[in-house]
Amino acid sequence: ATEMTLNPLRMMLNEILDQLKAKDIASIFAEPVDVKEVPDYLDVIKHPMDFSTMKKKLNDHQYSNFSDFEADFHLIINNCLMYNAKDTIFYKAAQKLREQGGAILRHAQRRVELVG
Ligand SMILES: CCOC(=O)c1ccc2c(c1)NC(=O)[C@@H](C)N2
Repeated sequence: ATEMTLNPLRMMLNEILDQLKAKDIASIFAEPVDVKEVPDYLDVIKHPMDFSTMKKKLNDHQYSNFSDFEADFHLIINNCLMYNAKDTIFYKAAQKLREQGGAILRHAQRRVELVG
């Protein structure tokens, strides 16, 4: 498949992205927030991010290291915590994804270091 590449970092980041996406069971982080549904979203959130955009960046070789990849994951979380009120399903889902994703990224960081 085209997914298999000679670049071990890109292979690993693809695996990690799949693990993170699997935690988003409601798929609320899967695609860009629909501005037709949420008209003021871009007034509040200056740097939208979602998993499909991360996948595109990954395949376009836009992540040259682990921390750039990790920064976009935290952007997804922080945008959601900023835009949504604390008592919303969205806010709570972001807190949960931050915990679950944090564990995945901590384990991955060590593996990426091994790849060198
Ligand atoms: C069909 C209506 O969809 C939404 O209103 C909506 C859909 C997805 C969303 C979102 C809103 N807000 C967010 O902050 C991110 C996490 N995801």
